[in-house]
Amino acid sequence: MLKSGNGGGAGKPGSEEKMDTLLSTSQIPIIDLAHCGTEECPIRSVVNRVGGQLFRALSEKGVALLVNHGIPEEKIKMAYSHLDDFCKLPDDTKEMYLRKTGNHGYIKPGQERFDGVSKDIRHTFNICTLKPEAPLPEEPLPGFREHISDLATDFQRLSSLLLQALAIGLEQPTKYFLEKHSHILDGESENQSTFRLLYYPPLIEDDGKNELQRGTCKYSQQRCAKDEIDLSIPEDYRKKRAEEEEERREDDEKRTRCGAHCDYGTFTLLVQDSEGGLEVKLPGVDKWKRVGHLPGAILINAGELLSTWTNDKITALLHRVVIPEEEALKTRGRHSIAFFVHPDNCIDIEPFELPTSSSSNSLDSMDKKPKNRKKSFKTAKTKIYNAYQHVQRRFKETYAS
Ligand SMILES: O=C(O)CCC(=O)C(=O)O
Ligand SMILES: [Fe+2]
Repeated sequence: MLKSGNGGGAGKPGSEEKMDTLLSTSQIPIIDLAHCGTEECPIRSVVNRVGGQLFRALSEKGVALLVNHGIPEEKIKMAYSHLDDFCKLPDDTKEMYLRKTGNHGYIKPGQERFDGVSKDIRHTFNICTLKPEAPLPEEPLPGFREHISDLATDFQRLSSLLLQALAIGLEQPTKYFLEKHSHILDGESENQSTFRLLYYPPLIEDDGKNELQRGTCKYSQQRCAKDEIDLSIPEDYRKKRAEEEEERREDDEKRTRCGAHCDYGTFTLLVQDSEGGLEVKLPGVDKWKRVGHLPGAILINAGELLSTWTNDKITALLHRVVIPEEEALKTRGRHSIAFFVHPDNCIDIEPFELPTSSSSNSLDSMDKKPKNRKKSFKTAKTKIYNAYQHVQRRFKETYAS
């Protein structure tokens, strides 16, 4: 595996080991899926319970951690290791799999700007279809297609359960969302859902001579200027070096592992290794908070389309991945996998009427809803987009070059 803490649970401590996180302060809901996540016919009583918990979690926090979901940790680690193998391929081989007109394919570090400003420093492999003709690096990496497709199918099944649970939580017919997401991973002409493998390379490489050098991301500058400035050298030379150093520092500030953004679709499922760095802004809170790492858990966060559908009762979660502050942690890479669940392209995203009583969920917050909801729908959103139009608008903003 490429350099990282451990890709899972044990091993070197991550950057959050000694920090207060949402997890360590019990501020993130944890939902137990009773090992039903990948069942084709999950137990009805589990789906009902999860529905209430999920609605509550997403409306109050925009995020939850799913445990006992049924996707084995070994499969996830194996996917990290397939991505590592891909990243180690020569550049010209990797470039054969570059993302072209759609969203499927490889994206090199520095090509995305989620916050519209900073370049995201990561290798991304987007998989938008599991059809056999989808370009995947099977030839240089035998087993890649089979393993990644199997894992993506597990995530797809888990999403089906969650879509049913969410419909129940929102007092809609059980199949309400499922029917609107019937072409997940059938290709971008039908649906924009994407299974994304991510590797954030080390930011600094320890060259073994006690000198820290910038690593795999090909940044040019190397050393701390303070260590190098020799006072016997001419003033104008020192000035030039100081300016260069300042420039480098500014450049550093423009970099991020992943800039602040909300995901565009219905919801996202995210697994991450123990390196840390994921931060969120909870609804109504203006401060970034670290999430923390719960080994084996899958994070679910609400996306923009779910927010529109529910007239902002469920808020899309603002999140980002920050660069660790400790130098030693910068010498390690970070792995994650995100599954972006989107409705089928042709689905119009119009707010629907939410339950007005606390009948099925007994949620305190639901009692506080405004009575005249229909009226607020009319005023809140004027233009109705379908799922495809919404996502295309957002992609244009993200893939700035
Ligand atoms: O890598 C992560 O933990 C988050 C990635 C993410 O938010 C995204 O790709 O949309
Ligand atoms: Fe995201």
